[in-house]
Amino acid sequence: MKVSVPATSANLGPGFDCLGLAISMKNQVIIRPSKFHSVSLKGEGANNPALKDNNMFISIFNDFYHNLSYKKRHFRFEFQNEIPLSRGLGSSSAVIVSAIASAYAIEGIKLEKDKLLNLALAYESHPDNITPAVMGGFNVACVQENEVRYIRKEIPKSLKAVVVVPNRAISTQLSRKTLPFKYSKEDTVFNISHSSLLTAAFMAEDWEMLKHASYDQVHQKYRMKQMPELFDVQKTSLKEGALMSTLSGSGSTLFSMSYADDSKNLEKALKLKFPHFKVFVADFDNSGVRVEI
Ligand SMILES: Nc1ncnc2c1ncn2[C@@H]1O[C@H](COP(=O)(O)OP(=O)(O)OP(=O)(O)O)[C@@H](O)[C@H]1O
Ligand SMILES: N[C@@H](CCO)C(=O)O
Repeated sequence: MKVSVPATSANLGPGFDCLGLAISMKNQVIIRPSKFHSVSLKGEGANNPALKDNNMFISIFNDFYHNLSYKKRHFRFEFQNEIPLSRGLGSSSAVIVSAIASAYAIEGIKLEKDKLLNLALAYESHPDNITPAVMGGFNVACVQENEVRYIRKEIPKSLKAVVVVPNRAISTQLSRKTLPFKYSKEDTVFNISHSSLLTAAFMAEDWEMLKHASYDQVHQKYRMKQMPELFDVQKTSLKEGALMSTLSGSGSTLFSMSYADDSKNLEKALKLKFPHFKVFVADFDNSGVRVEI
């Protein structure tokens, strides 16, 4: 049985904790019944022994598997990870979503995507990464009485993600602690209006509007201060043809969206100016989690 989940970029500037989209880089796990428990890990995190001994995937998988099954079976877990850890590309959401989907799939129990999304909410309280991880595409989401309410939109092939991944990890939990406890009315109105305009721009496919709509006053400036070079990455991206350029999730990745025709030039300019960062072009993912029995 094989499960794969795409990377995600959350917030998209002003949409703190509510906007996100899926990018075509995936974490994949193959699970087979086995005489003994065993884990193999390739790709991102492969050099991190903690991921083998104390793997968040295995612990969430076990929570669900033991509830769903009376059998005591052992499994071999083969992970192939493309999503870098703690870089703002939704690595934790991918783990949560794939672990829950796998526990149901291995027991042959059908799990609707809406139910999977709401189960994942128990492990990540904000829905901006888990919604695109499950559904694919661009998503606007909020939580009401422990349920995610969302609207999704496919992202056309004529657009690409241009991603700059610094070599420094930023933990979401710690990064959230750098944010203010309270915001002024001006900052609140700024973000509500920009986030609304950004959502409308995605829905109307008015890509030229993204540049105006993607500004934020509530989280990026506080977080990017930890790595001031990110301000330069953002400025350079916008100057070199990005339609929008925002801190991805809680960082440290800078996510840009561009027309497919402009993406190679933007990638080249960013590679030239920031040779110490990983820069690449990726497609968007419109499928979300995939389960193959
Ligand atoms: N492939 C993986 N296998 C096991 N655990 C993982 C894996 N990827 C991430 N994790 C767990 O998730 C943590 C990273 O989560 P965190 O929310 O800080 O970052 P992120 O999800 O990459 O970023 P963001 O939420 O901003 O997009 C890691 O420290 C690790 O505990
Ligand atoms: N909305 C979340 C995304 C990271 O998980 C944050 O910015 O902290």
